[in-house]
Amino acid sequence: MEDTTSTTKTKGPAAHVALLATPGMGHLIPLAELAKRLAARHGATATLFTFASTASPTQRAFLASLPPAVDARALPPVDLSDLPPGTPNEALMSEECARSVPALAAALAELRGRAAAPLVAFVTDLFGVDAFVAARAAGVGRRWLFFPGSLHALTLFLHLPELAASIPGEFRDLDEPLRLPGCVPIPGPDVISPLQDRLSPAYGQMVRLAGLFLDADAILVNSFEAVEPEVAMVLQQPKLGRPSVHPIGPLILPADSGAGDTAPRAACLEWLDRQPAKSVIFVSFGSGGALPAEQMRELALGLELSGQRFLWVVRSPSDEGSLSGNYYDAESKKDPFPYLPEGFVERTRSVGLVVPSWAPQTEVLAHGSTGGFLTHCGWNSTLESLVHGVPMVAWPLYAEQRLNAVMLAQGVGAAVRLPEAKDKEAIAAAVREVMVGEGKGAAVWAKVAELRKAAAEGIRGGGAATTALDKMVENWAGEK
Ligand SMILES: O=c1ccn([C@@H]2O[C@H](COP(=O)(O)OP(=O)(O)O[C@H]3O[C@H](CO)[C@@H](O)[C@H](O)[C@H]3O)[C@@H](O)[C@H]2O)c(=O)[nH]1
Repeated sequence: MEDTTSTTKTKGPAAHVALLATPGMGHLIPLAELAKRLAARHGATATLFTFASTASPTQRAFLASLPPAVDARALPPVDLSDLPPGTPNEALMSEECARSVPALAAALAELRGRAAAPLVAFVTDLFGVDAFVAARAAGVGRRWLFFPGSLHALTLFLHLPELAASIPGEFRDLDEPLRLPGCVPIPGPDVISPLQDRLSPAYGQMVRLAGLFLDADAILVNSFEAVEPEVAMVLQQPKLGRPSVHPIGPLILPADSGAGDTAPRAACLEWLDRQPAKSVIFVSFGSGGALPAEQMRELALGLELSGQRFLWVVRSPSDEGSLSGNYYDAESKKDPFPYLPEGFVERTRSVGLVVPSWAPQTEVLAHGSTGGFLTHCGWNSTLESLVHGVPMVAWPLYAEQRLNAVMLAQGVGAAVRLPEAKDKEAIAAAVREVMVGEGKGAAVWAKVAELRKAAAEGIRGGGAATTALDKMVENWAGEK
């Protein structure tokens, strides 16, 4: 997609922006893209703070690929050893951020004194909102929340304090779907996973973080109007007592960035080069998703049964020592190949490629041979699919992915959602719908083509997303 936003727009004194990315590539990639856009279009320089505790080789390669205007700095490690084993990912992330506030406040104060340009804004994602205190202490004038998910998910967070107080039991036991302003009705079991158990430390943390959203001066959201039009309209209306909301997406890693290069990169793209146009379904579950062994087996057999070509990023099973979606246990991942059904790789060699752990996803989705994406519906994966016009099969795992699947399948119609019982027949049928156009497939193709166009229009110079960000930074120039 042509990116016309990289032309520098702002003239005059430059500005410096500090950003804090919480663990996980799903948080780091879009925040880094925001920093890159502020540099390319608005002449800003940026310091991108990260946490060293969860830095993987992929993250290090990604950070090394950033342009000189974006300086990546790891915060000093904090001790989390007092947290009990099994503490959920969300609780670990927010706790790590809260404990890093003093170090961040000192780093921001130093930046204010040292940076060649005035430090005009501090930006963090949803797990980093404790850090607004640090930005305030350092006298940074603007504190922005960058919400890396959908407007639907944001709406849920904005209503969370009142929902937590008014719903007596668990979300999953609700008789009726949740009806939030502008949103597709959300069945209780599809409300985000850390909120499904009131006794979990993640639940309390999420409710607490949602309250802290109100400390932001503004909320920038990585979404765009065409994909969730009603809720975009609701949230863009000013509302007393909550920060203004600005859809500035889709912000995705460009396919030609070269970031996140790993050994299988060239091999899987070269393999794609040899496949017919739109013939391959890409199968991947985000930066940390993994399936239980039984589901991994059904997926293999389902892909085989579908008769379609596939490229599968496979990870060792989530019930074999590695916790799906947990960024703090990356070292425990094992070789995934022994968990595939016997003879699977050999039988499918002429139509499929299985790569362990990681693939250059945006390049795969941009490739002409890719015709579908079986995804966990992480929001970055969703946006990357839409930007490249790739229809989706939705297999949500955790976090807000079930909510995204509801919105994509029942709402906008850009995906076919797998049923709860994911046996090989159901998987094969959904893959065929999206790849061959059976069932709802053709309607999904048409919707995705429409959204691709809308996404491209939004990020053009003068497009809605570009204009929204331009407005946010228009009075930077000349600030001290
Ligand atoms: O083999 C891989 C796997 C992932 N990626 C990239 O990693 C990112 C993954 O992001 P996403 O699809 O959002 O998934 P998660 O990593 O699971 O992201 C977390 O953060 C997202 C944003 O808040 C949420 O929507 C998700 O539910 C949450 O799990 C994307 O840019 C992918 O292109 C690759 O490049 N190669």
